[in-house]
Amino acid sequence: MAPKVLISDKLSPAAVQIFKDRGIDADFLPDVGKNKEKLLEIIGQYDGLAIRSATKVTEKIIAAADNLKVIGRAGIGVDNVDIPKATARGIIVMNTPFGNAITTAEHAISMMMAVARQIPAADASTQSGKWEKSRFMGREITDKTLGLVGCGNIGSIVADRAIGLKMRVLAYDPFLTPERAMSLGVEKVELNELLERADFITLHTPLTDKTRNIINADAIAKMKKGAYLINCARGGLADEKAVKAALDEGKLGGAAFDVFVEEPAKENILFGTSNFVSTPHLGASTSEAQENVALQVAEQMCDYLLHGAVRNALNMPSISAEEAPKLAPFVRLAEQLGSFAGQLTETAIQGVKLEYAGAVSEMNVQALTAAAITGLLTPLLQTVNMVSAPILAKERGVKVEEIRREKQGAYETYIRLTVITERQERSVAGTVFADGKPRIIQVKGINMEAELGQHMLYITNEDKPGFIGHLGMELGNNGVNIATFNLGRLAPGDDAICLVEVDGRVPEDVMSRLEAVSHVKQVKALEFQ
Ligand SMILES: NC(=O)C1=CN([C@@H]2O[C@H](COP(=O)(O)OP(=O)(O)OC[C@H]3O[C@@H](n4cnc5c(N)ncnc54)[C@H](O)[C@@H]3O)[C@@H](O)[C@H]2O)C=CC1
Ligand SMILES: O=C(O)CCC(=O)C(=O)O
Repeated sequence: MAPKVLISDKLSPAAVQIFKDRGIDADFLPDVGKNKEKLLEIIGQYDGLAIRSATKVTEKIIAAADNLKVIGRAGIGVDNVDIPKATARGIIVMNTPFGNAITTAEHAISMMMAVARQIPAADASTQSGKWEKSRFMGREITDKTLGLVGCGNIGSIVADRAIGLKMRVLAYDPFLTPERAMSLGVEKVELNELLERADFITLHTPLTDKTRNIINADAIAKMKKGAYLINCARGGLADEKAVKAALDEGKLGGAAFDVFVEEPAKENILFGTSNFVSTPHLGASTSEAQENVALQVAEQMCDYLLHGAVRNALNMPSISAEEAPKLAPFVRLAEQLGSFAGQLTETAIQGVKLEYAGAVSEMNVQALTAAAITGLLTPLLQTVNMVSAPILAKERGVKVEEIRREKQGAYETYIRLTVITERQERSVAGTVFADGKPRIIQVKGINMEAELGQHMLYITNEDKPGFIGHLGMELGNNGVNIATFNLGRLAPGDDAICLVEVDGRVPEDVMSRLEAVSHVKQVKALEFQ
């Protein structure tokens, strides 16, 4: 059945066409995002949810989203999505980090110009029949200093445009390298220096615990008298009350906000303040940007739902469309190794070591590790997938170690997974053959070559004559058909392992009889999907 996607915000219709062209059923219900009850009622039907900012993907919505695999944000900010809850349910959250960056940077520059020349107030006055030439004295921006708080995608485009307008640009961004600052032509400074030197300050960070109220009364006190503040990033970066007070007393020459603490901002303490300019979160609202983000999000969601390719996810390593088919058999192998070890582990797991040898070490091992942990935790937890597995392992204190090495031994490439518990370390290794099927090649240091079927018996035994005959007879006498039979041993007469694929689940009473077969040390039934 084709995957189903709900578009619950006003996305460009181009997105609907892409879903349709790629064989995905897309319901375009742009008002549902604002209707929490309706969204809650229908979300369970969908594999994908495409949104802008109106839809709030809360814990409650996620709990009701029984089939949801991906949330695609046509835009940058994902503060309307509960990412930890989505991750815990194995739902990928992706955005389109570049599609609306130019448009938003242009909006910030427009807002700077608008506030510097009081254009909105001058426009209202002129159109009301007044001709107040002396009331609207503006400021020139040439040779003025612009301070960027945040110099990522949007901040750096703003810097480029501002330099083109002959401004000097300072940037405060702890993650900006000196080399990048130099190549952008901006001067990297600390926040206090930026506040003291800038004539115009523009905010371009996400809203985090560190950036909330980054522009508060203390910060404003450090600014030049008559400085201007622009916020086209997120409401809450500036303390609205402090900005209002600073505008009223003339400490700030003007402020221009596209974003507010409460949105939609039908009322706000700043409204009506002299030289305050506002727009209703229009930063990304150009036809070009909306077309870009809608196309990008639809393509990304289709790639994931149809081929498992992951781009621009915030809670999962990327897997390109080209590598997805090559990676797929190794994802399967990693998951099988994890599942094998997970089903044999009966005490708390302290750590997992993953060794990637040969060609597989050049692949996207982060994704393979996520698959291995998925397999490992599946026998222990109800729902776990490649998105939620790493976080679930971390929450449970399972230390994950990845080692990449050159080819060693007989196999061109292999993955070895070692589970560390309080009592022991158990390792299992596997490879992918030319037929694309995973094989187990070593268990606890014992070599073998076994394909894993749906129903398997894992038997440890003494390598003694008669064992195979007795085991086969016991299975046959109890109506259990053997599909494949694989043996391995450390040395003649030493410890041995037997992996048997059987055509169905082995009943409990038969398991007890198998345990009683001579030379059998342990029998365990393993299930694989
Ligand atoms: N008004 C609108 O319609 C739109 C608003 N936005 C918002 O614009 C903001 C920036 O977006 P992008 O540039 O794409 O993000 P980005 O992730 O590319 O850049 C953010 C920058 O902020 C920096 N940063 C993080 N913490 C910081 C801190 N404590 N102090 C200073 N810098 C810090 C980061 O190092 C990074 O360079 C986001 O909040 C985004 O949601 C984005 C698009 C449209
Ligand atoms: O979709 C929108 O209009 C808002 C864009 C935005 O804020 C973002 O991309 O972070």
